[in-house]
Amino acid sequence: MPIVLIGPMGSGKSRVGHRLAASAGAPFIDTDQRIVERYGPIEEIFEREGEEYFRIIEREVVAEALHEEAVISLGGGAVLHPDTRADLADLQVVWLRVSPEAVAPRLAGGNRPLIAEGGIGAWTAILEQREPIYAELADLDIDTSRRSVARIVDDITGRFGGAA
Ligand SMILES: Nc1ncnc2c1ncn2[C@@H]1O[C@H](COP(=O)(O)OP(=O)(O)OP(=O)(O)O)[C@@H](O)[C@H]1O
Ligand SMILES: O=C(O)C1=C[C@@H](O)[C@@H](O)[C@H](O)C1
Ligand SMILES: [Mg+2]
Repeated sequence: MPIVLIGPMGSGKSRVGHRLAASAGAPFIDTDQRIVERYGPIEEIFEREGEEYFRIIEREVVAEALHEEAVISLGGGAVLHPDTRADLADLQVVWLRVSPEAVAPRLAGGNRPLIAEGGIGAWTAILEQREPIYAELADLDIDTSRRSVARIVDDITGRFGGAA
């Protein structure tokens, strides 16, 4: 069964997912990366077509990915789609948490359209809206603020046995 990583921007979904997949000998899918491969840079999609269109193509990519036996890192807002929430109910879902203080330096230099202007204030406001959704979906939650990627990978394999 797939292991799916959810959580806010900068929580480590891409980096942890990559390492977890390597250690489990499983394929790794980053849905943001798939969107970029198929449709171009995310900030350009937001700019050209808007967030609503982005959520439609994101759902298509996520629905396809969730059928694969893999470690899957979702975009931070993928859980906003009700069909994705329904799909996740049957899968192994890990919520990577992070404090605003710990995430601030991790966000430096990124191209994240939803926080391009509002910075850490916007990040915090978005998290407040989404936290109940992450909490409802998660089978395991890990605070990554002061935890190494290797330990986080161990936490996840300890809970799910490592195989995707
Ligand atoms: N546990 C950790 N400790 C310290 N730094 C970390 C940790 N996990 C990730 N990072 C760093 O934080 C930054 C963001 O990580 P990453 O891209 O994996 O986050 P993400 O959740 O995929 O974000 P996004 O939703 O924007 O794709 C990267 O520079 C990464 O190296
Ligand atoms: O939190 C979000 O809504 C987003 C997070 C990123 O992973 C990307 O999917 C995109 O920048 C939107
Ligand atoms: Mg990512």
